[in-house]
Amino acid sequence: MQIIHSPRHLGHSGHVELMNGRVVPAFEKPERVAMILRAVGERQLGPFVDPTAHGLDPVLKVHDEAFIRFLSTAWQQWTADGRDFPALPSFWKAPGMRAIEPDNIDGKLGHFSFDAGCCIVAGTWDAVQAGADIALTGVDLIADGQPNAFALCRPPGHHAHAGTMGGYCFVNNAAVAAQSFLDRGAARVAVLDVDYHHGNGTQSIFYDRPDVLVCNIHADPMQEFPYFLGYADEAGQGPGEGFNANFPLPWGADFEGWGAALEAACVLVADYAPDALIVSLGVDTYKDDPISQFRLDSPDYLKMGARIAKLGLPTLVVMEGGYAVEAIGINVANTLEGLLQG
Ligand SMILES: NCCCNCCCCCC(O)(O)C(F)(F)F
Ligand SMILES: [Zn+2]
Repeated sequence: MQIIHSPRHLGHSGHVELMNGRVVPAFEKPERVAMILRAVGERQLGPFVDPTAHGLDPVLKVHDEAFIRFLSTAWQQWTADGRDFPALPSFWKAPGMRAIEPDNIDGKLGHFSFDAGCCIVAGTWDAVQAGADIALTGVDLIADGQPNAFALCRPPGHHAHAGTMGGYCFVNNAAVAAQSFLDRGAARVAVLDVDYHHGNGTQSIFYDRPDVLVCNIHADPMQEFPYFLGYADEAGQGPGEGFNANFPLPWGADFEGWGAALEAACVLVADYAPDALIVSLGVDTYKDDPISQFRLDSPDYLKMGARIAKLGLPTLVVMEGGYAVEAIGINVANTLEGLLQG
């Protein structure tokens, strides 16, 4: 399995987040990638591949131009008036206020975000562009005949909407990849999001479209971030009706419950018969994840990979979350190994 990654993710370092009302060092830390590289290298799961540059056109197929312009200039605007510390949004619009992009950078940060979990530093935009190129390089490899590939993206992407960042996400790598598969001739693409948190961005981007089936297995948003999307009754709208499926699970879910949801999601994917499958892989479902409440254990990821392999589809795995740094490598490697041996 080709493993695509780039050291440019390191530019997104030294960032913070607002957690429990306090500004703390971000849980989405650079060491996550080093641990994954070490584990997949030790298992010899595949050659490491550098991403090829794809420019912004494929990103602009999914994201709003004003949003991408904002992401590419936010740090310059933030530091223009002397602020040399990480940028965080602080002000958001309530329903009934106007969805206008202000001139003021604090106003822009709020206009283009839905939480204070998307911190921007000097190297963030470069890391985000590399992440999109990593996912797009994975599409190229599979479109050119590889059965699978692993896009080791950082920062993650599945919370990013067409015009909104949040939950550590800026550009939606999985959504950009799905659109690229379609542009390369696929008629249908399925996204299976197994991250602990609902992929609200991916759902919203394809919500009214039948050409991308989006399935999410995640913590019940009544209890857990992102709170305001990810409920079981969200089935798609208009032409997209029936092409979105959410499997929310309660805190404390272990592989017995989680695996049953995976089985149901895999049946939907098989019935949809896509030309390609994208797995938004977060391993924050792990029992010792510091910010999550599921109870999966490391051997469960082997079973997860094996079940996905049984679909027999060209599969692009796109890295999302997972914050138990000491175990993230084992759990990602187990998922990939299960996929390869399935
Ligand atoms: N008490 C709730 C705190 C929630 N804090 C933000 C959680 C962000 C999760 C990000 C992720 O893991 O879904 C991604 F894959 F995008 F990285
Ligand atoms: Zn997550």
